[in-house]
Amino acid sequence: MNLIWLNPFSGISGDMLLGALLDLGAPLDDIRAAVASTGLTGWELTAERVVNGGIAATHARTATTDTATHRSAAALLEMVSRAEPAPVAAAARRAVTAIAEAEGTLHDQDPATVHLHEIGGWDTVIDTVGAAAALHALGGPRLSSAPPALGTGSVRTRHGVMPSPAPATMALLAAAGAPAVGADVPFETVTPTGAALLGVHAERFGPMPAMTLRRIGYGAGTKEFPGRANVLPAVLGDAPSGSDAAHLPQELLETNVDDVTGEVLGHLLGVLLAAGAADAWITPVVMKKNRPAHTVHVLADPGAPADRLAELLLRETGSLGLRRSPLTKLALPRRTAEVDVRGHRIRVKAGPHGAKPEHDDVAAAAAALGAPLRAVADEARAAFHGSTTFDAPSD
Ligand SMILES: O=C([S-])c1cc(C(=O)S)c[n+]([C@@H]2O[C@H](COP(=O)(O)O)[C@@H](O)[C@H]2O)c1
Ligand code: NI
Repeated sequence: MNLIWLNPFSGISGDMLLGALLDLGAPLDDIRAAVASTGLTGWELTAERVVNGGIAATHARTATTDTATHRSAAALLEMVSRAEPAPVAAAARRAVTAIAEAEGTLHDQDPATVHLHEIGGWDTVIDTVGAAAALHALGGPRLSSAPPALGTGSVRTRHGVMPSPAPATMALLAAAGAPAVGADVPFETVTPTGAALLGVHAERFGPMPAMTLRRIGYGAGTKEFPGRANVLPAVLGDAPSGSDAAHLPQELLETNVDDVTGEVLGHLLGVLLAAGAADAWITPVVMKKNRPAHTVHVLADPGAPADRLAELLLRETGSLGLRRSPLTKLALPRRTAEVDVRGHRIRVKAGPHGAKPEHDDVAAAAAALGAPLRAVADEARAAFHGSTTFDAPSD
């Protein structure tokens, strides 16, 4: 089972995601062991069967003896970095880093030293490490999600009364390029931790990919909303039979332009990718009236994301029209891990046909070590495969 799809129609928080993954079969002991490996003390994580809005679900209850009213992001990072196994620590670190960067922006402070209040509680360690450990225990399935539903109203925080969606939640969703929808619910439905976990673990946002549904789970929220189940549905399943590949619905947007400069086209690619395009590229063509021109191609998740990118494409090129074609993207299963190469962390993405170290990480490590790029890449691959020796780079 290599796919998970979430449907945060009533939002998502750390404990809702934990509850949903427990409900899908992630062993509670594995989650507890990962949290314990951080060295955190004075905490408890239990899984309770509840019925919320008529739906039987698992409520992940976290309790700590934490009395701090605020904590530095650095302290949280240090704690989650100790988690075992390494990929769990890496994912938790990415979630805490995203929270710190959002808070740093919001409070105009250095993310490294920004103080977190409610989010700075040790339960954030349990949420971020626990969610990563649960996904690891489920075999590292590729996770996608429907756009999370954002309630309204306000929340009381140590900053005072904040709007819902909370500023941190909106900052995190924006940073992740995650589409969201509004929910007519006068409550906070998506918490900053929930938004951070979506940003780290969701490879894409959109409708459920083609998959055979094997397990259905529900993670319960703490609150009961009148007339709405406050649960997070999660589906664990297999990519269509015959291959491990997932067949993901996508849209291809294209337009031909013969009056747009290279500067604008170069700028346009960056704008499209920053706006969440799955990919974007430009091909030279000769079009009507034998004019040299360019075709701009954009791969988008269907629906609202594609609409938004279409609008951007027309706005930036001035083109009066574009073509939209439904596609099916065949995506092989992949997983990302982090390895250590002489004290430098390098992400490695692996698929069925090999593993590839992240070039930017390799380049940074090579520069710091004064070592050949290929040698560092080979060391990263060797570390990923657990071997202690690796081929010397061919001249
Ligand atoms: O702790 C901090 S700094 C904090 C900031 C913000 C901002 O939007 S800024 C909001 N909150 C609220 O605290 C609770 C807990 O969030 P979790 O992600 O830890 O579940 C939630 O209501 C946030 O909106 C805290
Ligand atoms: Ni704060």
